[in-house]
Amino acid sequence: MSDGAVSPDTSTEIEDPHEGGFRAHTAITTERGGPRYGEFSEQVRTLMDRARYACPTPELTDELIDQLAAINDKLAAVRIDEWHSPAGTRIDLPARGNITLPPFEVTDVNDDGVFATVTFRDFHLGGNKAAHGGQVAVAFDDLGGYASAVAIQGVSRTAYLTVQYRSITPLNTPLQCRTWAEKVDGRKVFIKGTIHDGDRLCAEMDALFIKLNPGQQ
Ligand SMILES: CCCCCCCCCCCCCCCC(=O)SCCNC(=O)CCNC(=O)[C@H](O)C(C)(C)COP(=O)(O)OP(=O)(O)OC[C@H]1O[C@@H](n2cnc3c(N)ncnc32)[C@H](O)[C@@H]1OP(=O)(O)O
Repeated sequence: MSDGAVSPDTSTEIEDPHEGGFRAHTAITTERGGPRYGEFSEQVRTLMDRARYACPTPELTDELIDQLAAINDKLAAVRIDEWHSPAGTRIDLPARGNITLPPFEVTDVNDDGVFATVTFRDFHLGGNKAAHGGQVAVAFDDLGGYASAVAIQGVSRTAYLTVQYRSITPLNTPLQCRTWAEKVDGRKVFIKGTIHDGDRLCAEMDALFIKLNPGQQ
């Protein structure tokens, strides 16, 4: 590790071993990355938003490459395994601190499913101000996986996921997402989902998640 680099937190590695699937049990934290990790995630998202719409001069591109390379070197020095990175385990942050997901906030989990507010950003642009269809599927996959986890109190993987795009999914607009388990049949968890902009249905999901066997990858 380079001088001055912060030691990554691997303190939970012993008590939270990874045994196939995603993890043996849900590793959650509100501390990894420090109290300002959410601001860091937001800066990364803003970087992607700005980059998506920027047309830098060649000189500015040169300058940005140097600055970004310096930042990437700093991040490389504190690389850690997926099970212990803040991204994906910080349950206090939008999308559990995972900057690769469209940011969402889970507002309720009850017998009717998982309710979340999801906001597609500039960097999720598909075209003409609409969210990219693949990004809509990403949101459904993660929040569908969440509903599956709640239904079976365990880990599952997506076997199939289909999306019906009913109307334009707007960017930079808090949207209401609901995912729920329609049926559990052995290891098969049939998940449905909707994304609404107010009263308007943007997209619907129909998915099958399979509960992983112990140790299954
Ligand atoms: C606790 C609360 C806190 C929650 C707070 C944290 C929340 C945290 C949320 C994280 C949410 C992340 C969500 C990301 C989820 C991914 O993105 S996973 C990544 C994408 N998916 C994959 O990579 C999966 C790749 N495929 C595979 O690994 C395997 O095909 C599978 C899906 C595991 C199934 O294989 P398998 O275990 O060998 O199962 P197999 O015996 O073939 O099939 C079992 C049954 O399912 C059926 N089946 C399998 N595949 C299909 C299919 N494609 N179509 C129809 N039927 C099928 C079979 O016919 C069989 O049916 P039955 O004969 O039992 O009736």
